Amino acid sequence: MTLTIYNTLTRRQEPFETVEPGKVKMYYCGVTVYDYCHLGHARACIIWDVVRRYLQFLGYEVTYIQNFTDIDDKILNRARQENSSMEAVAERYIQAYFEDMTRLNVKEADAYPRATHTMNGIQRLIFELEQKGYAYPADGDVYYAVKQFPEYGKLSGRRLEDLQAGASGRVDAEDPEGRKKQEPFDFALWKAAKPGEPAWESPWGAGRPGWHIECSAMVRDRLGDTIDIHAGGADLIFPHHENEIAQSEAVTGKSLSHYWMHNGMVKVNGEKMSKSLGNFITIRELLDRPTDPMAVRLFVLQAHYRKPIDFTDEAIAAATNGWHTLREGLLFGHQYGKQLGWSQETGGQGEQGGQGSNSSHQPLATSNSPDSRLPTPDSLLPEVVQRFKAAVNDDFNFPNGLAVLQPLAKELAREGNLLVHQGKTETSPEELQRQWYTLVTLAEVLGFTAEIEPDTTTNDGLSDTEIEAMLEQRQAARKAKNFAESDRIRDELQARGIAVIDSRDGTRWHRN
Ligand SMILES: Nc1ncnc2c1ncn2[C@@H]1O[C@H](COP(=O)(O)OP(=O)(O)OP(=O)(O)O)[C@@H](O)[C@H]1O
Ligand SMILES: [Zn+2]
Repeated sequence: MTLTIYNTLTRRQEPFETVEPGKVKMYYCGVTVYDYCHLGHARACIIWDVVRRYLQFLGYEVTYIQNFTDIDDKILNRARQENSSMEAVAERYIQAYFEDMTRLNVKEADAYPRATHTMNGIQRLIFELEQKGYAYPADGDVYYAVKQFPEYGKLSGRRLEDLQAGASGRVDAEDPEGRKKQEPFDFALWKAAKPGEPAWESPWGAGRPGWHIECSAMVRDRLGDTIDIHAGGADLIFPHHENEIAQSEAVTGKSLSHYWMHNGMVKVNGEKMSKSLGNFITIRELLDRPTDPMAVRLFVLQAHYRKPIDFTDEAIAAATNGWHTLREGLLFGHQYGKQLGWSQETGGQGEQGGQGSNSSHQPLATSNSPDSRLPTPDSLLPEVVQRFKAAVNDDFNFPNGLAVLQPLAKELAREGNLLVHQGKTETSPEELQRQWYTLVTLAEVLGFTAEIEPDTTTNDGLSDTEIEAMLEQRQAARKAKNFAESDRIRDELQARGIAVIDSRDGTRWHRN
């Protein structure tokens, strides 16, 4: 049962083999910091967070680097609008990024290099490219000569002839860069300073780097010539990642990354959620509605990471319901552990326990590792762990991994309900303890954490099981044509923050 990964480069799912045994070097192309992050960025960050967590769970020592692009026209425009500086804008949105990601329980990367802090590495790469004949200066700019790199197009599957045909129509006299380029598909490594814009001294004159070279330099500085996993959104395959390969591999003569992984887009009515289209919702807007951050995580992880997903209010409501079930399971031990007589003596692995979880990195947010006040059993349920791994090892199939955890959570919630109403459970306390501990440990691999305090977004005070029971009573009343009673139940649910929706497919509900 080994991990296999779909590799964009080879267009195949391949067994995962690392350059160095037991170690993974991973780089994720992070955000351009000119505004608050939106749900699309959240999806990317959550997916790569969980990929990293899962690799750690398997026992790998993972070095995870995520960059901030802090030089960019969009940041400059924002600075101009606000009469501020590029540094101030970038700093503000980097801060906001950390706030948002903490709320979503995204673990901190091992380092967050920034373009502005990597100027030496960037210039060194451009210099080497020029020396080797892959780059040419033109009027204070420096361009990459795409034709010099015969493998150009290997990641995206695009052919130079097609690019030429596509690009030639767009290069005209109005495009100043176009006139400096030898070929229309050549791209800028360095751009000459424009009046009033931030600039750095360089052998080609004052200027600033192009976007693609930043990442090549940051990967090399932080992780070396060849890494294991290079990740990013599918929108970056071309030209960004194609260009990174062309730059890095031309200089080193080695493969830049063995595996290229890409997440699918969050879409709205079939179009990519993006700032430029204006069809976005920021993470903070969504969370302040309020939406439980863990429901956002569930919304993301319920879909396969490579597939596009549509953002709709309904989808978030469904994920919120799913999260409430999972949450009930995760809280089981905290709610009933004492009553079930889980003794302190059974403790085995301590607070941070968790089979295979050898991470030395602390999450940004508080972890939901089993509460240190509660005892932990000696082991997880091997059969459940086995099924979870078998699911996720198949190209990080998180939806299938979740499908292993959800029934376990449901079952614990049911047992909790029995305990409350009948004073006893069907399953033995020892077995329940192992089930709960297994659930909590595996849920944490997916980054789910349940607060022990009642969740502020659920002020109705009703558990899922109670809501379902009321809906059953309502159904019975309707069957008996006692509509006064069925309406009364619906109104009561409504008053307690639960929306009830009747449709031809049955009755659904969600918390408002
Ligand atoms: N709608 C989306 N769905 C999933 N991932 C996305 C989405 N938008 C951006 N990403 C990913 O988030 C990361 C940071 O992207 P970046 O800051 O370059 O945003 P962008 O694509 O320019 O978005 P925008 O145009 O909205 O600013 C990249 O890996 C990118 O692929
Ligand atoms: Zn990049």
